[in-house]
Order: sequence, then C-alpha cells, then structure tokens
Amino acid sequence: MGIQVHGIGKRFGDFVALDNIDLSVRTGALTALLGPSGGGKSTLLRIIAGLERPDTGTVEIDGADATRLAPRHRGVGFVFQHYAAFSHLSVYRNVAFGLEIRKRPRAEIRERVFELLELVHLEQFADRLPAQLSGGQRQRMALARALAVAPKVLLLDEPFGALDAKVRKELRDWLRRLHDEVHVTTVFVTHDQEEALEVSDEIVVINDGRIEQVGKPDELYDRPANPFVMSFLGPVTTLGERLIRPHDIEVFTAPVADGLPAKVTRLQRVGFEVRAELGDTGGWAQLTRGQSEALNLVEGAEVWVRPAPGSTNIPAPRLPS
Ligand SMILES: Nc1ncnc2c1ncn2[C@@H]1O[C@H](COP(=O)(O)OP(=O)(O)OP(=O)(O)O)[C@@H](O)[C@H]1O
Repeated sequence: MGIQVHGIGKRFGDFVALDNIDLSVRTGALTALLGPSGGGKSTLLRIIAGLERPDTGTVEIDGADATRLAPRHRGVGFVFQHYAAFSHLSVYRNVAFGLEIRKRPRAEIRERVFELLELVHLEQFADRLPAQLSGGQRQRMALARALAVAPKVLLLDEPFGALDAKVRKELRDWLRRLHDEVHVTTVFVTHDQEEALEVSDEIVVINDGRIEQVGKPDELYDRPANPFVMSFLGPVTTLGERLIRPHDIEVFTAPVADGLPAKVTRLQRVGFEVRAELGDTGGWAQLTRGQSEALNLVEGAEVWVRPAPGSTNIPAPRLPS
C-alpha cells in the first residue's frame, strides 16, 4: 500500500524533469525526497498530489490508481514552504476549513479542531489571526489544517524551508514526534541532508530527474551507491583512488601498515575540529583538536594516512581530463 509510483516521466519543453521514476513509499513511514535544487523533487511530489500531470506513468495511493484523480479526491494533505493561510480567518477557522466545506457537524468539527491544535501545541492560539503567529507556529497551523481531513498521505514541500535555522531544527524534531503519534504516510521534500538523515525513516535521493538511491538513513550513509550520494550526504575527500569522509582518515606521525606518506601542507582550526590538508595526496583529514595536539601536528609535518577500520570508502570518480 502506501504510495506506488511507476514509470513516471515529465518534461517541460525539451527539459526532462523526471526520467522514468519507479518508487514505493511504505505505509506509515516518514520518507524524505532529498536532492539538489532543480533535481525534480517538487515535481515528483506535485505529481503524487495531483497538482501536476505526468507525461507517462502511474500513481497509486493506498492501493487505488490515482493517476487521473483530481487532488481533492486523492486523500492527500499538503503543506508548502510559504503556506498561504486565510489571513482574515482565525487559527481555529483555518484548521476547521476543510471540515466545514465537507459539511461535518459543528460539534464534531470543534472536537477535531481542538484535538489537532493540541497536537501541534497551538490550542491557546485558536482565536488569533495567522499574522499574529510566528513563522514556525504558522507552519504548525498548516500541518494541523492538512491533517484535519484525515488524509491517507501527507505531502510536505520544504515545509520549514523559509524559517531560520533554529526554528527549523525545533520543527523537524517536532515533526518526527508528531509523526510517531499519528503515523500518517508522509513524504517531505528537502535539500538539507542533515534534515533528511535526522528525521526520516527512509530517504530517496533524487538528482537530474532520476533516483540515485533509496534506503534508510544509516544504509545511505554507510553504503552509498555512488559518489553523488556519498558527497551529497556530507563532506568527502580522496585518499589514493578512494572517496572517503575526512573524519575517516587516520593520521600517524610514523610509518604504519597500508599508510600512505603525505605532508601536512596546511592546518586549519575550525571550532572543535582541525583540518589537515595533505598536499601530495590532494585530500584532507578532519581531526579533533585533541587528536591534532596529541600528534603534535604542525604545518610541514611528514605523516602517514590510511582509512580508519570499518570506514566507508568507494572508488573515487575519475576527473574529466
Ligand atoms: N512549470 C514548469 N515549467 C518549466 N520548467 C519547470 C516547471 N516546473 C519545474 N520546472 C523545472 O524542472 C526542474 C525540476 O524542478 P523541481 O522544482 O521539481 O526541482 P526540485 O528538486 O524540487 O528543486 P528545488 O529544491 O529548487 O525546488 C527544474 O529545472 C525546474 O526549473
């Protein structure tokens, strides 16, 4: 069940936005569509929502073919980055809106709206206007409104994208807890790898209109399918012919088995970490301040470097010549 996407293709003129996408989203899971800007994440989400028509392929929601259904008949709730609230209606009425147009009994609406406002911690703001809320509170109201009509699927397009870093972080922790309470199948778009790694059950990496990899956050981190996925999830460098994370490079001041000789061409302290540029290898190692001090590292030092045991490293892509 959940969401099944088969053979979805979408062009805008000559530009291929989505190229034959197959994807299965698990019921009840929180799934992130992660990738760089312009990769096709929003287009895929909008096709699932019914806001955009695919050129080819099908969308199945909860076991039923939804490809030709209008958005309101798909049982989906959605929230966008810049949420458009009804500015003249109270928070209560904004959340109640979908239930009112469905002509639900007044007492039922009241009960449901207060249940939702409690869920998003806005019960004391029921009578305020949206303009009297902070950005984070408005996005929580948007989520309550999307959940009001008990959607089978919740679709979120960068819902916290417009907010500052601290509020974003609070909201994503909160989204995770909310999801653990309501368990509605949720797909959210983000270009922020930390957000995806922290919050989601499953991540779909999308780039250039194609899916690069699908997996749980740990699977993607530990076993990236290719250099793109590995470098999109965080900093990478090279060691010999391998692509590796800089904190997975071990540094020694005497020769070690399998160690590559290198010279520290630059030492840069950045907060709690020290970056050691390894001139002749072209890479760099990330150490803690304590590690760097214990090794007495200085610029110009001769060192030996090797991948830490158990670290993830994959063949480095060849640079175009
Ligand atoms: N209506 C449209 N007309 C023409 N091109 C479009 C249209 N919608 C999207 N595109 C193009 O399709 C590509 C994919 O866009 P999409 O918004 O899906 O990417 P995205 O991965 O969500 O990126 P972002 O994070 O920047 O929103 C982009 O190059 C975009 O310019």
